Amino acid sequence: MRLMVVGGAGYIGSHTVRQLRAAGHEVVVFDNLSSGHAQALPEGVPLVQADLLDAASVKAALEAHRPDAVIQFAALIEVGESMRAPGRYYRNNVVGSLNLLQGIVETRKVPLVFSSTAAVYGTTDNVPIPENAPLHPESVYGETKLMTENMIHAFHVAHGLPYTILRYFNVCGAAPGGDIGEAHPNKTHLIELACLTALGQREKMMIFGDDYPTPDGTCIRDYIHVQDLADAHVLAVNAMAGGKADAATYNVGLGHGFSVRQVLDAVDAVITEDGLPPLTREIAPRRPGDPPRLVADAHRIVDELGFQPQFTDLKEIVRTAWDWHRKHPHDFER
Ligand SMILES: NC(=O)c1ccc[n+]([C@@H]2O[C@H](COP(=O)([O-])OP(=O)(O)OC[C@H]3O[C@@H](n4cnc5c(N)ncnc54)[C@H](O)[C@@H]3O)[C@@H](O)[C@H]2O)c1
Ligand SMILES: O=c1ccn([C@@H]2O[C@H](COP(=O)(O)OP(=O)(O)O[C@H]3O[C@H](CO)[C@H](O)[C@H](O)[C@H]3O)[C@@H](O)[C@H]2O)c(=O)[nH]1
Repeated sequence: MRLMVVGGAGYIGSHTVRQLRAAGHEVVVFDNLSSGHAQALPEGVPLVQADLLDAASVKAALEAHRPDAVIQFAALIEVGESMRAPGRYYRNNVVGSLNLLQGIVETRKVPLVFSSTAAVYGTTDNVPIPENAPLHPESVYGETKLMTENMIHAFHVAHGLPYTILRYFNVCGAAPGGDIGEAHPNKTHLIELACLTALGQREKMMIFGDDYPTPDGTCIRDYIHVQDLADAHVLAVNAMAGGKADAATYNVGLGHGFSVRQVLDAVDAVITEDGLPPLTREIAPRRPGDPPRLVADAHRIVDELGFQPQFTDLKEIVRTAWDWHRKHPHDFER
């Protein structure tokens, strides 16, 4: 198949482009490079450098490249920033996706895979979280994702647009070999920050709260390796190509969680093997908006698409992230 990967120069997009090509698909990337990197793309992958907010460019790219399916990763992704700059988030994430949907139904009406997030669930006691749990996003970021999910569903009902929505839990790790990896302009994610701290770019790791109602008092998250997540997109595309799924929503996680302390222990285990000292840790106040536990009920994607995550060992997951950051301490700059 020929796939248009929107936001394909970003962290998850670039790993997915690679897996799609390995599965024999042809790929064209549409990205404005606002947070993505052309260097993250394999040689020979065409890049349309354009903005989803420019509806004419979106339609022109669809007409020129005639994809058989579209994967939509492009978004602004920071929860905290979304609360300070809601207009930017609603415009980029909702209007951008609307332009894409409109372009698709006006041109080729091909299947769409959309990147959603566990943030659509908000705080819930219903853990592990099934896909039919109530949706109560607590941030503008989560709200933009839920609004886009609802738009996609409306386009399915009105125009027959086939879709698969993937709700990712905590995405982490890097391609084994360490040539591409997480390279967001602002660093907020736990494993990435821990690796940068090990490299001396931060003084210490802050643990945001140790008084949560969890076994060790720190928050529990479901960490899914970016390469497994990329494979989930390949499965989704193949299922839609085979007419198997035309309106499906899946959680993508391992189905079990690790605490902040367990993650930092795994980072310590990896970096001390490389002769570095363990990270200095400091207990800090809770970060506003952090639920104690977010763990996916991941049965649906396993049962329906045959999803089989390969990276289930936390230390192995951290090792891939560490290899990337060690080799690229300033992302793609050096
Ligand atoms: N990283 C995570 O932990 C996580 C978790 C849940 C969901 N997600 C979702 O996955 C998707 C990808 O996340 P990521 O971590 O790879 O982020 P990223 O910032 O690395 O990638 C996003 C890509 O989209 C591009 N982009 C953004 N706005 C655009 C626009 N208006 N027009 C064209 N291109 C645009 C950026 O340049 C970038 O290459 C996002 O939709 C995000 O909300 C990410
Ligand atoms: O320096 C840090 C960074 C994080 N944490 C803790 O580590 C856990 C994971 O935090 P991340 O920032 O790595 O990830 P989040 O769970 O906040 O974010 C994830 O879920 C969000 C929605 O809930 C978004 O989808 C986001 O993109 C995705 O990575 C949280 O308990 C956080 O408080 C720390 O203790 N110290």
